[in-house]
Amino acid sequence: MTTDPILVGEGLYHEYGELSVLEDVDIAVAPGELTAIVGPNGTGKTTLLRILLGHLSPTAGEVRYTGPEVDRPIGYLPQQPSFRPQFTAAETIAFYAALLDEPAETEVALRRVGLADAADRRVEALSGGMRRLLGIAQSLVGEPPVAVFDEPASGLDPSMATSAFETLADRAADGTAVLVSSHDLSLVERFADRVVFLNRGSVVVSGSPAELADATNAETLWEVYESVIREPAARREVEA
Ligand SMILES: Nc1ncnc2c1ncn2[C@@H]1O[C@H](COP(=O)(O)OP(=O)(O)OP(=O)(O)O)[C@@H](O)[C@H]1O
Repeated sequence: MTTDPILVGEGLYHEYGELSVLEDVDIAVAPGELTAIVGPNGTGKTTLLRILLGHLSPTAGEVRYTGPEVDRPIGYLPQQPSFRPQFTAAETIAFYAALLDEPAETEVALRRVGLADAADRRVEALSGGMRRLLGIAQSLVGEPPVAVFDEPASGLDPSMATSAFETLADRAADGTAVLVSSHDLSLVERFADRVVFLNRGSVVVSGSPAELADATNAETLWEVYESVIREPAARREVEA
């Protein structure tokens, strides 16, 4: 890692009642990097993000944010963001800026995600993909030092999904610590500086896409996924 991490989770465990979801997870997110969490459905990615955000307390372990004391240390795009349907896109951004006492730079915020032309359209009249882009714009209001995105490309067409990741990579290049969960391995491979593979609540391997490919003798991130997640699952099924 080139710079010191700004957000660290150490020895994280989480249980929902009887269900153990995270087990001894360590994760560190550094400014200037796009870190991606990858793993099958139900493996604990959202739970881990919510713990890092402070929305959920871990059963054990700790989270440390060591960045500047600002009104909004961490921006967040939840999996299902909810907006006021009658607000326009511009009013939505202005609303979040007002919460932070920030000037409403709605044009910059919307242009960043390719929604400048939709500034005056009501949220209820935006497509699902456009709402997702508005969600990305919303999470970056106030320029938080850490920005966390739960499946930012979900529901976006290939071109919009790529633009969304380009926006996140641009933020990382500007010094933001960007943390993303995603099922899109090709976008992760293309844009992530570090990838954390989470499986059944534990980190199975992490590193840059190139390091991971080297370590597992793989050519692509998909082959890494096959080797660290799919093949062990198939072996477990055979053994069961
Ligand atoms: N509030 C909750 N109460 C009980 N169980 C929960 C709760 N939230 C999540 N779970 C369970 O915890 C496990 C991990 O869920 P989580 O949403 O963290 O996974 P995920 O990796 O983000 O999944 P996906 O890729 O499908 O979004 C799942 O078995 C899920 O059913």
